[in-house]
Amino acid sequence: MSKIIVRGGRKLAGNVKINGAKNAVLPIIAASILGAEGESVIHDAPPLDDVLVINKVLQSLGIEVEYNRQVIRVRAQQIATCEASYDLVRKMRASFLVMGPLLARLGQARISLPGGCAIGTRPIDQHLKGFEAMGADIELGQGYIEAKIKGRLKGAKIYLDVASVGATENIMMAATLAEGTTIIENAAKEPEIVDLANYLNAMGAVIRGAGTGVIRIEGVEKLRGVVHTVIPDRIEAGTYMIAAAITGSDLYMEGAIGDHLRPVISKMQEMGVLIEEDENGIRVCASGPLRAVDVKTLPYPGFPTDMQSQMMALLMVADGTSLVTETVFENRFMHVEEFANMNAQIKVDGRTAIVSGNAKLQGAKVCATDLRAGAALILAALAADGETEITGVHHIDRGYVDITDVLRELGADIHRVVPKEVEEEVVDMGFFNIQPTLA
Ligand SMILES: CC(=O)N[C@H]1[C@@H](OP(=O)(O)OP(=O)(O)OC[C@H]2O[C@@H](n3ccc(=O)[nH]c3=O)[C@H](O)[C@@H]2O)O[C@H](CO)[C@@H](O)[C@@H]1O
Ligand SMILES: C=C(OP(=O)(O)O)C(=O)O
Repeated sequence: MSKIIVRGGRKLAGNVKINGAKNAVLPIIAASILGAEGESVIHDAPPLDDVLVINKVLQSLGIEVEYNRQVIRVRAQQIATCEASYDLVRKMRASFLVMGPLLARLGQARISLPGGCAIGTRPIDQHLKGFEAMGADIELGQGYIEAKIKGRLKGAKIYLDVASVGATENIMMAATLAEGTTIIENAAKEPEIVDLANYLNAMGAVIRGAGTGVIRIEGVEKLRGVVHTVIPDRIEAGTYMIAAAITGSDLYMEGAIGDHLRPVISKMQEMGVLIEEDENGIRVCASGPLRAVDVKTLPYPGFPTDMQSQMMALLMVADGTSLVTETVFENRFMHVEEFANMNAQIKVDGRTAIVSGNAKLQGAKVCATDLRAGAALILAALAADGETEITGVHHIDRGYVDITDVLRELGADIHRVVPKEVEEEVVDMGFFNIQPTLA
């Protein structure tokens, strides 16, 4: 079992080069299925476990995928099957995003129910409601969802009950090849939706309004592969911004886009952190005491749920009591128990965590229960006295490129321990984003 070991108390300094966004590249890779002609060349594809998994999903469909030096090439002229297997889809929720493109291209898709981080029940009813409105017949059985359409998908007006990121993406992709116009109301507005729409429009789709609550898609006959560069990862950038603040350090997040991080930046500024933005990135400089603030997660442009646990880590060391309210997922406080092992004082009351500040954090043995919870434990460990040992590292590998190496180069006392047998397995699977220290 791999572990990350952190000895807290070090200051950090330097530049962090922000990778392409995981949550943008995954739907874009799924969308590349729509390219019946030519080749898609996707630049700045971060070397993450999730990216490897979705590439394998496409390969299992008979699509040609090459991945080399953060560039993915997809040739989807031929698709051998419309079925995405349980073994791959269970590993990652975003693999369900192949449903819309397969349905549009082949008129049929059979996808296993998706897995992913256990941060809530995460239904897919809004995805299915969209496909049904466009004329698909949906059947559920034996852990699979099967969607079929006679002829072509039909444009429809679809109101989403929740502004779901995944449902907006899946429906938008399906609608690109539908007959007529599709309108998605109460659509999600995340920057990753805009990046996906830009990629699809470059392929020949006609999408207007991405980034607003109403997206209009005029269906076209055919899409072709194109070259696209993925937007920078706002959650990776936000996580390193908190690393700077929690250690009282000065870091520059190269490539980060301030407009994508507005709620995180403004909350950190309210806490007393100095933040400067320029056209190439964001500098975070923290030295004095931090003030407590209240945070409520919301769909974009609200405070991102994917930054909630990292922000909580910072609030644990601020002056005063903060309230953190999670409105997006119903089970995204699993890190609270792990923080408590590090001497944090947090009480959960329904969807709100009451965080008492000025915690004297102590190193402890803790477990990453999901991706962002794992990142938050690393952040807390950077500020803690003594040694923290973090297990459940595979969650962290889903979303952060070489996080231990990056932090060590910035000055942190952090390393990763990989047992010999795991290292061999990792190399076998081609998971190359791990620089192990052998136990
Ligand atoms: C790969 C990816 O991009 N993942 C992100 C995406 O996940 P994902 O696309 O899964 O998140 P959604 O926006 O769909 O989920 C938001 C809320 O809507 C609910 N819901 C969703 C779909 C549905 O059919 N029915 C339904 O009720 C969910 O249970 C959740 O409570 O957006 C989340 C919210 O910003 C982020 O935390 C994830 O990092
Ligand atoms: C929850 C996340 O990812 P996923 O939707 O892939 O589980 C995340 O990126 O924080």
